[in-house]
Amino acid sequence: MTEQRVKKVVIAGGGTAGWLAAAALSRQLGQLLDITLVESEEIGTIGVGEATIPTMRSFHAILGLDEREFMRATQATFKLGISFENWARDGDRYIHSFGDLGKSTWMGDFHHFWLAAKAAGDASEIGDYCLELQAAKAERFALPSEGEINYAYHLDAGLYARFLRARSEANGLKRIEGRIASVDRDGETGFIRALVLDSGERVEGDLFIDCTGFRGLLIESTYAAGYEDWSHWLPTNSALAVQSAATGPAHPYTRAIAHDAGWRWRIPLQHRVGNGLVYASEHLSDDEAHARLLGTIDGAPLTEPRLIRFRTGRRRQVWMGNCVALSLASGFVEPLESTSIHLVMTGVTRLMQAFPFGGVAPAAVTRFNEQAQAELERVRDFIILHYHLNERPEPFWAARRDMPIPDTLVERIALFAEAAQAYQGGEDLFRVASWVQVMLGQRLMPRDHHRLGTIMGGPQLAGVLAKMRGDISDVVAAMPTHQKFLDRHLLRPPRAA
Ligand SMILES: Cc1cc2nc3c(=O)[nH]c(=O)nc-3n(C[C@H](O)[C@H](O)[C@H](O)COP(=O)(O)OP(=O)(O)OC[C@H]3O[C@@H](n4cnc5c(N)ncnc54)[C@H](O)[C@@H]3O)c2cc1C
Repeated sequence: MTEQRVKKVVIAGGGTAGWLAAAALSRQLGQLLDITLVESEEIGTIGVGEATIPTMRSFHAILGLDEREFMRATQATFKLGISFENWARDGDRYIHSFGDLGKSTWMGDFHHFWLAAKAAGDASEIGDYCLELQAAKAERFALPSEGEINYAYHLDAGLYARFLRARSEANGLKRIEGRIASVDRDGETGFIRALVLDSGERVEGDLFIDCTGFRGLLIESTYAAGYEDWSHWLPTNSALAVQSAATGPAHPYTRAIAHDAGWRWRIPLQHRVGNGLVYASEHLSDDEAHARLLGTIDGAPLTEPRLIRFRTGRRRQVWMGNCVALSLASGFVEPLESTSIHLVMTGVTRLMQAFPFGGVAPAAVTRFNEQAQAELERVRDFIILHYHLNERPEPFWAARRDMPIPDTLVERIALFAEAAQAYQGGEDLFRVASWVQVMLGQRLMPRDHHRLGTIMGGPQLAGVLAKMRGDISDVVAAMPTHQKFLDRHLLRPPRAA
């Protein structure tokens, strides 16, 4: 065994990415590493990023977090999926839930049974066979004592960073407040030796994790990794975010509502609502966006709307030399499916699994970069799907419908359109049920399907489907409302209805 050459880890940046990396590394590898985080309160964080996906629960298990403690500290609510409104057409609504659809078999997924029944005149919807979707629709939630419900959270990003910071510091992590002014690199290897702060202080390390946000202070300004631009597929480049007072019970889902030049989000927390308008500046001015955002929020605004510019794409390499970039520093795909925090978690997990104790090995770096690229490209395709399959009349949407899309997505859409085939590939985050819910929700009705449903025979199939629907509605009917459950779960006095 070679000596441990990488011992000092320096995390640059203390947004959600920096503190998640800090919390995970300090808990899992804190005994072997000496970890420091540098952040600048003066620069601040992006302050958005409040909707998540269920993988957060497994990551929290790695961090050893107690759910109630986490939810209380971050004003979190439960999330069962995303309600997509006005996407394929104005007036449409579908929920992309985190649940499975019906019961699948080795030969084919459940939706083939549903399509067979539909062809024979059944009027049920695919969502009738999904517990999470039905619970979301009914504004209900519970953690069943038997069986499972797949869920995520909405959380306050600022409080979450604070919560993770306390954990990391308790695990022995050292935090330094200060602005990174320059980066000192080894003339021979190009490796980073130290971050030099405004104060002149040098923060030396063996491995540096770039969590400095869009600016990518280490990976781009220092290593010039390069950026692959995806804005020809995803041309939204601006977001205005504002927090508003809660006006009623919290929904157990995020809302994503399309408008003529993008979409807007609504994320319900316990103490407030997060709102944002995402748009393509070529199709909507900042002033119009500002007026539109404020015109569509329900409660009184609690903050001034904040403008965030972004460019969709990926850093060509996320690990270069002794620098690994995470989150916004590594690339960005708009938050339509709440994937960014998840990608921080998978990046940190991969880093912990392949941690270069004996020194940075080129093969490990190549693999890390390939995995990060494949993962982000699959997420990108899923997001493009929502935009591409639309029947809206506005120029922004017509252009999305007519644009050439990545070959990988062309194949997916063709498979589903021709024979209702959907799949989850190796690097895919999204499961078959996700692809099916969104493709159907965006009005892509397959021309054909597998005949396994037909083998069963019409009356038997109808009976099985009716039983599934009945079982799900019975479970949902027995659930409390999301707000009631939340209040009880967090042991707070119930809110007035
Ligand atoms: C509009 C929008 C909506 C989003 N919504 C979601 C969502 O719903 N769900 C989701 O999962 N993700 C979402 N994201 C992504 C999410 O916000 C980010 O993944 C997450 O906040 C992590 O950001 P970060 O830590 O990489 O960067 P930041 O929050 O920008 O943090 C950067 C850190 O680096 C520090 N820093 C920078 N330069 C220096 C310097 N010179 N010296 C010292 N420190 C420095 C800053 O002080 C800060 O601490 C959204 C993103 C955008 C743009």
